[in-house]
Amino acid sequence: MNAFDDIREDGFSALDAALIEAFRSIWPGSDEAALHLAALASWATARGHSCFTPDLLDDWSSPGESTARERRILAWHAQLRAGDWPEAPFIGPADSQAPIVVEGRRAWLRRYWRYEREIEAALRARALAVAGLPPAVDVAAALDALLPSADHGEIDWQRVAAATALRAPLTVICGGPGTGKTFTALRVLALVRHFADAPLRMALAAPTGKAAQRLSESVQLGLRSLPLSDAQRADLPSEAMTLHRLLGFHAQSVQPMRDSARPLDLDVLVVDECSMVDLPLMAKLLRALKPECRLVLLGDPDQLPAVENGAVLAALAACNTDNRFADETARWIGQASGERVAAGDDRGALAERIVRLERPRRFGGASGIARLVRAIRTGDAGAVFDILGDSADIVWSEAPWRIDASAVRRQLHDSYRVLAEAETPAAALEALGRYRILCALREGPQGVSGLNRTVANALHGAVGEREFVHGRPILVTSNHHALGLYNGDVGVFFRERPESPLRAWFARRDGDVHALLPAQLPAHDSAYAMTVHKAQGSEFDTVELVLPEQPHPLLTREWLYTAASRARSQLRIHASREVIGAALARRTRRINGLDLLD
Ligand SMILES: Nc1ncnc2c1ncn2[C@@H]1O[C@H](COP(=O)(O)OP(=O)(O)OP(=O)(O)O)[C@@H](O)[C@H]1O
Repeated sequence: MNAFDDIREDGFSALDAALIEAFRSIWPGSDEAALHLAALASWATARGHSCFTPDLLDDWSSPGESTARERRILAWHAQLRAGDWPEAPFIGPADSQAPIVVEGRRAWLRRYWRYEREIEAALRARALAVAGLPPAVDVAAALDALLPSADHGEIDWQRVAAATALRAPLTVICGGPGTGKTFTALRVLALVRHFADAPLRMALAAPTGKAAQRLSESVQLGLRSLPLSDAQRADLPSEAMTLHRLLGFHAQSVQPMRDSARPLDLDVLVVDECSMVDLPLMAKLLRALKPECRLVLLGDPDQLPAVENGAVLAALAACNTDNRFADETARWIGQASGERVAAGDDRGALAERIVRLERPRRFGGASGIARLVRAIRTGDAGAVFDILGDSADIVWSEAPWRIDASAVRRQLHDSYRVLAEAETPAAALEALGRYRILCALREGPQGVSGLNRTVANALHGAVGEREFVHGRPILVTSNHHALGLYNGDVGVFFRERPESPLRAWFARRDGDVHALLPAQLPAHDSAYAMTVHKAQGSEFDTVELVLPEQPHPLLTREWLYTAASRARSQLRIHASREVIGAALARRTRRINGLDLLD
């Protein structure tokens, strides 16, 4: 066995092992406990954390303690838990050149330490910068026109958010599904334009193609309801793009064209679905903005964080969870919006930039889905089970979901037949938003691969999941910049006429559709069933939520919250009480080293 193998046998990935091998060859004879810590820093980042802390050892699945090496590992872990960091030339404080940075109880790969410091500094500079502030009385008049107070006797946080956005080139608008984040952002754009002397360069962006498409649709609908003239409306953006396109990432490059040397020529940028923006992308986005460009971040911090690394939105939202402000800010908000917000809480400049929207606007107050999503967010199991058992828009079945049951086959047929029976490819693409099976895992009987295979067979006979069949929905699983297709884009195979070739159709951001021959397609899977991670940023009229039959570490409160909030009109959930209870009790943990409070 060589040294590489022993690290792999300790439970590390090939990537962790490669890092350790590099350290061993640069610093021969290094302390094994120190190499183990370096491997842990790499292991933590692969799990979405930005750094390692000894608390994460609770998640370590120990290979055992039967061999001398395993017992040594357990002894190293005890040492780490006691705060005793091993020493080596590759471990050092921030101001050293060491590739592993240790500070307090945290250890980072230096790259992530750098991203975090860069993000902190950029966000803080934005929070502290003063934007040319119009008189409060003028803001009040403009707000009354754009966002008239509903006067429900409660604070209208949309008005607070819109007024707050005028104060500095950073605003974070957080809120659950349908709480009016996009609606508010559009008013922010109109408000900023109102106080500018000339048209502004404004852009809308989101981390995935699907989220950008939804943002475009929502903004286009919202623009119509804005009390503005056609000329004023024309000054506002109506098309969103992916952050990758905005920043100018090329096919294989991790560095975008836009950076601090070649910043984006923008006065205002709204970024939606920020919970899905990972640490490197957030750092690159902030780098590419001029200091004076107003950045408005929208998102739901209770959703699953980015698959990759970091949870910047959640860290920001944690700076102000209760919508309280420092005295001076609260006074200004009162003058500019008429809303009397709680004062006396000076938690630093960044906390002042964050507003949480509380009222669901999309669903009526009676919507079971909206109440369920709120109960999941607070982890209130009693309320969750009450709502699951007694809501017109939710069907809860404790029995496992079996595709071979004839009722399920019939219902699948009804739900997916519309794709094949649509009159045009555009209509088929539109129908994709009506129904989707969502699940947690890739493998296993309730996993996405198996479900896709059995649904394809149930619908199309034994043609196999990979066959090109008319009406089959597909999910792109890799980025293809030249074709404008991105990981997560969903399309459908469609033959316009019996004699036409079968092509894969996708919706373009401009509302048009485009078609590719099957041979042109980048890597893709069926999309009858998708994981909740892949469905983030999308919504469906009906969601068939299929959970595994046993509790699983991936099933967390945040997962369940994200899953349930994908449903617009009906949620059908197939899971035992035990599996739901276990998911509510488990949290998605993301350790970060962001220090955002003053
Ligand atoms: N103040 C308001 N008055 C009337 N309608 C509103 C208001 N705020 C939001 N809405 C409506 O509520 C719906 C949801 O709003 P919006 O899409 O802005 O929410 P969101 O938080 O961005 O949603 P998502 O979580 O899906 O991104 C939209 O139809 C919007 O027009």
